[in-house]
Amino acid sequence: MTYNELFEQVKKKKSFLCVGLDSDIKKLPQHLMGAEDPVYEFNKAIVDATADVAIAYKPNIAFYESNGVSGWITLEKTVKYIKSKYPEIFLIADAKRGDIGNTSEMYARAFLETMEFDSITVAPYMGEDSVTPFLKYEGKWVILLALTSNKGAFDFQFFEENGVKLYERVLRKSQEWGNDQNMMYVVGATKAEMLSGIREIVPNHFLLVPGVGAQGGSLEEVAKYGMNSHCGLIVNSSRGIIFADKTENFAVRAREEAVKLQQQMAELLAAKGVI
Ligand SMILES: O=c1ccn([C@@H]2O[C@H](COP(=O)(O)O)[C@@H](O)[C@H]2O)c(=O)[nH]1
Repeated sequence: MTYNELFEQVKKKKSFLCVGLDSDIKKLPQHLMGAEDPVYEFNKAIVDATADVAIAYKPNIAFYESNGVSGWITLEKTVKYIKSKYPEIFLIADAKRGDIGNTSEMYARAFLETMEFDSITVAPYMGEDSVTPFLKYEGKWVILLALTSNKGAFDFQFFEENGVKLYERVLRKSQEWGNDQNMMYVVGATKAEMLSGIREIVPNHFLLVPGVGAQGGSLEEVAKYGMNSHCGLIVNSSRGIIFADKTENFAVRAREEAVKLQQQMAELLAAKGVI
């Protein structure tokens, strides 16, 4: 998917919402547990209930691989379902991979070729040769971890040398490997105030912003500091949407939460003159 196709979707749906499919089998509504593949049934219902207000879905791979072989099958079926029924949707494999070059090549093949994800989250710690194999796929995206939403982000990411913080170094150095047409960055919504500084380094890139909803990040703050003229944001909420309700009404409640966010997003896009 191209930058422009993504932006067209933002404008059409007046949304920059990503729904996180962190479909923990232990948290599914009880009535689904008799199904042959409960997580798949859950995902389909969530996707069908939210696809008109979401521009992206982000299955976090941990919630699938934790179920073993059957989890990988569920993941593959979910990807195929979304790709066939909603081809305009941007699909993110939240896998946080990255290894020596030939191993990264296999991760890239797994998620960007064998499974048809549009993008994959990658950890930058091992440097250039661990990231560039993911950039060899035309039309696919690397989403590099820059400033994460968790408390532990303060352990390393703010480490400063010559006035440059480590996450800023990641943003600067990685632009030697990719560009705003094939690379995005993860920036946590819980650190929204850092977004204006980040925009000075990467004015045009899309940013994947997790941390609204269950982690308490503010959508307004994210838009205030991080939105650019092409929106430039994909804001994720997982638990706040998919586990809003654990009864037979779960998909309706998930839709309500997604629509609530989309309506706020439409207002923010309009206020910034993006739409
Ligand atoms: O910095 C990061 C990077 C990734 N994540 C992931 O996003 C979702 C957030 O889920 P919520 O339920 O909306 O909190 C989850 O998959 C994380 O692994 C992140 O939160 N922060």
